[in-house]
Amino acid sequence: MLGSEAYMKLAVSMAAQTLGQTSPNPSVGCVIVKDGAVAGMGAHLKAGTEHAEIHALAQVGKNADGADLYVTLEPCSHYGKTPPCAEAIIAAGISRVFIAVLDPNPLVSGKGMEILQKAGIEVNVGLCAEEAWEINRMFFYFIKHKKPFVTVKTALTLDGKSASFTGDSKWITSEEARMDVHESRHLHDAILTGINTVNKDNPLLTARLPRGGRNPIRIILDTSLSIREDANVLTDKNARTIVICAKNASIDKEKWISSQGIQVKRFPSESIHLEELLDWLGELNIISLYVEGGSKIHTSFIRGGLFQELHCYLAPKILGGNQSIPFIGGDSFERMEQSTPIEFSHVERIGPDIKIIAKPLAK
Ligand SMILES: Nc1c(/N=C/[C@H](O)[C@H](O)[C@H](O)COP(=O)(O)O)[nH]c(=O)[nH]c1=O
Ligand SMILES: Nc1c(N[C@@H]2O[C@H](COP(=O)(O)O)[C@@H](O)[C@H]2O)[nH]c(=O)[nH]c1=O
Ligand SMILES: [Zn+2]
Repeated sequence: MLGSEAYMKLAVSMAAQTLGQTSPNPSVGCVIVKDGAVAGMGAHLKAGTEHAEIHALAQVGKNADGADLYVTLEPCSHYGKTPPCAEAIIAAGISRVFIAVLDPNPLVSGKGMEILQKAGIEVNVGLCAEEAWEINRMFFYFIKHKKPFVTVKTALTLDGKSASFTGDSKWITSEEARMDVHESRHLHDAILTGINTVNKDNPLLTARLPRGGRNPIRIILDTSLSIREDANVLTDKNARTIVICAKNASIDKEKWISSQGIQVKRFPSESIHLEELLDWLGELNIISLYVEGGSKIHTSFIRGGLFQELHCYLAPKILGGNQSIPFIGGDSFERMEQSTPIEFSHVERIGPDIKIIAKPLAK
């Protein structure tokens, strides 16, 4: 007999595996247990399709009476694209429901639990809450702030350089570490880079995983529309691409880019204000943004405190050189206390490299 925790861990593993493909919905896993045996299990697979609970209940059918249901997110109680899961759980005769985390979506938050309790169902909240929260942390952030969860990603030599003074950066990190980056690209709705990186590296910014992968929307910051007309991101049609420019960018260049089927978003200010950009991306229902730099972009996001996670890949190389490109540029501070405080939340080896995940700390 697997204990309750083990059943929730099974549900969590299904949510973890479907992360990315359910966006802009959260990823959810559900397991139904009857007489000590798993009688149904399911995950939400794609926004607009059946929720995890509905898939699991469909497998149990008439046999759900008196069964226990484990779900990683509070069952929904609203009529979205699918009928409310809370009602379906009651109708099926489930007797106990274990919920990992409540849904912060104002449409649902606490209501699903209340409906279940009112129907006499015993509800337990908090089993595997940490893991369940971590899985949908980007969705929860978006629901609360209505703008994308920002992950800044950088690849550096041990002494913090992201390129040589000529701009050469191929390669700093290993094949395995770069594959991990593609996994992150798959998990984010959009990827952002600056015109310097586009003109220097001509990147594809696609998620090229052995199993395929979801190509994020490409957001190119190009204040004056100096992008080359033959840039991969304009010509390869591999992903939706949006070029962001500012007030004084050439109208003709904007017209030409638009004629290539690429969206151009012009901000009325002299420069692109990142807070406004993030709000605008939130209006497009983009729940997560992967910021791949380069140095100027990284400086704006980090110094602006506009990030929720930092992924730093450190390579066993030392470049040195005062003219080499650092991770962060910008003004030089007099005192160490003016530095940006972060906390290391995860460190792991990836091949010869080290991956550090850090989160911002309030100053
Ligand atoms: N130079 C390195 C990186 N360089 C990251 C730059 O954004 C570079 O333009 C893109 O990785 C190229 O994108 P694409 O592969 O064409 O989609 N990133 C890394 O993780 N390690 C490195 O060594
Ligand atoms: N994916 C998921 C839930 N997602 C919740 O429902 C909202 C989406 O509703 P809809 O547009 O109808 O798909 C989403 O914002 C989130 O609050 N709820 C659940 O009970 N189980 C699921 O598997
Ligand atoms: Zn639901």
